Amino acid sequence: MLAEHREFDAETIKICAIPVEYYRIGTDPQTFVHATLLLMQGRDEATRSELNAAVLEVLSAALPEVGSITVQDVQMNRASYAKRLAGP
Ligand SMILES: O=C(O)C/C(=C\C=C(/O)C(=O)O)C(=O)O
Repeated sequence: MLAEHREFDAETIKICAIPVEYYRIGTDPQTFVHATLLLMQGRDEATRSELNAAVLEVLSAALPEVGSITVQDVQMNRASYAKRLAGP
């Protein structure tokens, strides 16, 4: 979904899932997914809200049994962002 979104260059998207061994949440069922969308700074709040909502929609559709699904965006500083790709 993000790969097709106008806001992104698909080649720059990285996705990971990190399981949490021990946790407790305040609502039942006791299962959760929290997504953090690391975004290069510069997008306005409406765009960030749209992206978070789109991720929430996809996760909700894929994981209907999960008790809590949340999405936050975190803006990265473009000026200090460092990147290295392997290859020629
Ligand atoms: O530097 C870039 O704009 C591309 C990039 C990451 C981009 C995002 O995270 C973004 O669009 O929010 C990269 O890692 O090369």
